[in-house]
This record gives sequence, structure tokens and C-alpha cells, in this order.
Amino acid sequence: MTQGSTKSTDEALAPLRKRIDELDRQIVELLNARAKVVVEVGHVKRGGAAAPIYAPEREKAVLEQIRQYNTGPLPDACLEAIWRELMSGSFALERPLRVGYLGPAGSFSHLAARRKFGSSVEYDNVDDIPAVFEEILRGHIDYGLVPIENSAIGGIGETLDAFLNAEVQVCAEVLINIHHNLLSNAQPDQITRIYSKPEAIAQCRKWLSVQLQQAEKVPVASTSKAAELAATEPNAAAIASSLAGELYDVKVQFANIEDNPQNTTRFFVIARQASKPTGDDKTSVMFTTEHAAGALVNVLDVFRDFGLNMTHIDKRPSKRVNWEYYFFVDLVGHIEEEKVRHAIEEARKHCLQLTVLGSFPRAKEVL
Ligand SMILES: O=C(O)C(=O)C[C@]1(C(=O)O)C=C[C@H](O)C=C1
Repeated sequence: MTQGSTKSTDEALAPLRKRIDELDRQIVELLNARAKVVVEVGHVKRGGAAAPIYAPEREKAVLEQIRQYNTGPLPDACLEAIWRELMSGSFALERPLRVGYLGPAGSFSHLAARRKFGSSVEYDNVDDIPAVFEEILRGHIDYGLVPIENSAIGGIGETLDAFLNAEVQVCAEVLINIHHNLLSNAQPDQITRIYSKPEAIAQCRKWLSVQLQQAEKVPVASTSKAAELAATEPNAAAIASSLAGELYDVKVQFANIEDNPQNTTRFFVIARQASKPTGDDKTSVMFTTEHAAGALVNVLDVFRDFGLNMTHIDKRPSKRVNWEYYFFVDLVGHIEEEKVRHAIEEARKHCLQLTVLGSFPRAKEVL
């Protein structure tokens, strides 16, 4: 490029950048005007009948409105990411929130928590999934992220079991695309051991059956724990997120090694309080029935009779009596809707026990 053309580019850019500077000034002014209103929202919420700081139903309405206002050229996903971060800042202005997840840092639960709650909340990593539930009940954290099901391997038993022992509420759901990476600071042909969470090993089964067959697969409590081990042990590798690779300083040797590129995990956000209706919600229930012919069908018939669509069903052994099960069902609708409330009352008549785990806005996007 000649000096003349550089100069003319600079000359052409200068007024455009000046306009951007002026717009940035106005955006900052507007963002702070918004933030001042958020501070007032915080006063209202902390006074009187202390309302929850995180309002999933309002979050959904705000994001939908942003999509409606958007006439481009910015894509909706870009604006949504900006507004999520803005709302994260709102939490800090109203009352700092503590969000717990299965650690150590860099786990997919951490990733889900960061995508949902942004960078202005405090994060706490806990040792196992039941501990996320306990920390909610003890009031040490305000919200917890727990994996509920994966598109390839189904329900996460540890989370389902934790619902049997802890009375927490499901207040939101989060869908995350799970991309696994083989992390190691050793050359691939030197790797003798691969650490990961059993679910992650299962999600990369095909890749592992062809690649690195010589390496021993060692299950550990989380993918981030695996990354931590791979960082310190020679000839070790981990299957984990790229975030874990960054945090523990372990190189990505192979990216996206999951068998299914659409590999998605659904997380629940658990809390001490429920979420308000949005008009597009789900309700999660857990029940156990008598050990008799047709007992489960009787419950499901009620949901069908009330025209309630079921989006998820799972089962776990009760661990009290052999072959006795707890069923987990997600229904479309909110418990405050007459139809849903009525159906659940009817279904309860066919159950030994039925617990409503919570109603929450239906997640539309994979974050
Ligand atoms: O409207 C509220 O309840 C807020 O707390 C404000 C706000 C926002 O920034 O728009 C913040 C966080 C979300 O939970 C929902 C909305």
C-alpha cells in the first residue's frame, strides 16, 4: 500500500470513528440512565416483601423485547449477549448474587453459569452435585446450576437423586452446546492416561475407539478436575472444555471430539424460590406410584386428559425398596395456570407422593 492510499484511508476513517465516539458517549449515558432505574428496582425488591433479585420471567420479557426492537444489522444473538451482561451488572447494583456450580472452575456447569449469569456475579464452586443443593438450602448461595439431561446420554442420575433429598425450587433452565476437547501438554503419542467425568467419556466414545486406543480412561468427579490432573501429571490428558484448558494452562490437542456435534446439556437453575409465569413455561414434577399394574399410566393419563404436553420423562430407583421408582416429568405450562394446577391435583390422587419441583420459563436458545 502506498503512503497516499494509507492517508486517504485514515482520512476516510476519521469522521466515521468520530461518529462512533459520539454514539458510544450516548450509549454510556443511556446505560447509566438504565442502571439508575435498576438501583431503584433494587430498593423496591429489598424493601417490604423482599422479592428475588433474579427475575427469570422479566429476563425473558426483556430479551424478547430486545429481539422485537432489533431491525439489524446486528444479529439478535449479539444483542442478547450484550443484554445478558447488562442484566448481570444489574444484579451487582441490586444485591451481589452468589451462584454455585459443580467445580472446580472450568466445568461445563461453570460455563453454563457464566453464560446465564454473566461476569458481574460471584461464583462458588462446590465439590459435588448434592452440595449445590445443600448450599442453596443453607443460604450460602442464591442460585445453583445443575445438569439435568444430555441429548446423547440422557438423565443425570446424581442431579435427579439430589431432588429426592433437598427441597429446592427449579426457577430456570439453560441449554448449552457441549464441545469436548482433548487437553494435554504431552504429544498425543505420549499420552498414557485420559481423565474425565464418565458422562464426558461416554459422549466421546466413537472418537476414543479410533484415537488414543492405548491410553487408559480414568473416571473422575468432573471434567475440570480432569483438566487440573492433566496440568500436573506427565503423559496425562483430559476431556474437558476449552475454558478448563485456559484456566489450567493445558493445550487443546484435539477440539470438538464429541460424537454428536449437536451435543447439548440442559441445566436447571435451582433456588429457594420459584419463578413467575411468562405464558411459555414448563413445570417439573417428581412422583412415585404404587407398585401395581397401570399405576404409571394412570398418572400419565391425567396429563393427557388435561392436554398437557410432556417434554421430559425420567426415572430413578427409590433406593428404599427394590424396583420402586421415582419418576420425573416436565409438563408444558406454569403451576399458577388453572389447567396445570388442576391436572397436578388430579395426578396426585394416583401417586404415593408427588412434589412440584418448580415452574420456569421455557429456554428457547442454546447458549
Ligand atoms: O426488572 C427486574 O426485576 C430487574 O431486576 C432488572 C433486570 C434488568 O436489568 O432489566 C435485571 C435482572 C433480571 O433478572 C431482570 C431484569
